[in-house]
Amino acid sequence: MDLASAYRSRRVAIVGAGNVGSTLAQRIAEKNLADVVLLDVVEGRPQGLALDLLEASGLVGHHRQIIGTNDYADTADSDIVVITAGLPRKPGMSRDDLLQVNGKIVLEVARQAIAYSPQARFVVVTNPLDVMVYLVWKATGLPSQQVMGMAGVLDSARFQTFISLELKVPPQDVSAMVLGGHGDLMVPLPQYSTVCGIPIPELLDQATVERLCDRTRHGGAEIVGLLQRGGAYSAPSAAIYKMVEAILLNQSRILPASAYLEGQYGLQDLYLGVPCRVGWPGVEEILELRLTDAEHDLLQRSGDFVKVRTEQVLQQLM
Ligand SMILES: NC(=O)C1=CN([C@@H]2O[C@H](COP(=O)(O)OP(=O)(O)OC[C@H]3O[C@@H](n4cnc5c(N)ncnc54)[C@H](O)[C@@H]3O)[C@@H](O)[C@H]2O)C=CC1
Ligand SMILES: O=C([O-])CC(=O)C(=O)O
Repeated sequence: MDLASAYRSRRVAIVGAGNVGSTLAQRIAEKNLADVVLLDVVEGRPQGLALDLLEASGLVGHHRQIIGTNDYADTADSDIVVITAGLPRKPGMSRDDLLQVNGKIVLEVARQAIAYSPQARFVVVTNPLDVMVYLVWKATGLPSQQVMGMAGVLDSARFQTFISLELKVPPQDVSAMVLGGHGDLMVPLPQYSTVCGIPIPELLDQATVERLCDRTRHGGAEIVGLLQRGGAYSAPSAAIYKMVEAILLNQSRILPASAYLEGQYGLQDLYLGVPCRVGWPGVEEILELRLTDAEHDLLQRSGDFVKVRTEQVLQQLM
């Protein structure tokens, strides 16, 4: 690495300047984490959002460059590319209903973005998440550790919130863990979810634990149903921020991420939510937790579901 690139500001490209992408841009700039390039197909939208964010910089006290663009050349040499481009679901739809339409979008986005940032780490957000991450990995040709998906951090944050509300304890005292695909078959893990180190099955009866797990599994749909137009973006952008920060600051944090499995948990050749060590290389390590037979079976079911859809879409789109 030459001196100029060693000292240049870190840059995050966010492709898709919608609700999630623009809220993420604001979080990154306001926390002074990195410069941001916001790209969208809609002309004027990323430029307008970037200018608006820039005009707040003196008020909130950051000094980050924020560029809004429709041209991938402006994303050149990004350290991280976050893909939030694509359609959100409508009430009554499942995330998988977006498979075809969003599959085409993320393939196009990944091919264009990698051409300008061949060393980048990719964090995929577009739904249906785990299948979209696989497509981005294929389209970029990057080592699998540099391509990951964000969902587990969000699902775990929802579980954390519901536990904190139920037990009337501050959320920061709660640590929660959710694995599996980002869909109705996700696998909340009560025995690995704790309040100050105490596993929640010690504090709540089984029916209550199951109710909180169920609310977590349908956490995205709950918000889609309430908003009626589009989905959640505040918690999702906070969750993406956490992953982007872990990479840029090389934090080696243990986070649930959609990562490429090569035999871990008995699963092969798919992206699925598992606990990972996340740092500058991307996914540095996948941790294999000891699961009960029931949890193991649920993870297999979730993995099988994602794998079938991944194979379908690969045949259709690649
Ligand atoms: N993984 C997760 O946990 C979460 C995933 N999502 C997903 O993220 C995606 C974005 O959600 P929102 O921001 O709420 O949607 P949105 O509709 O507000 O924004 C999407 C943006 O993508 C842009 N876009 C569409 N095609 C594009 C292309 N080819 N190139 C560049 N930009 C393009 C649109 O113009 C729009 O501005 C959805 O698929 C949603 O389901 C949302 C929340 C959480
Ligand atoms: O539910 C959706 O469509 C958006 C999403 O993935 C979430 O909020 O978990």
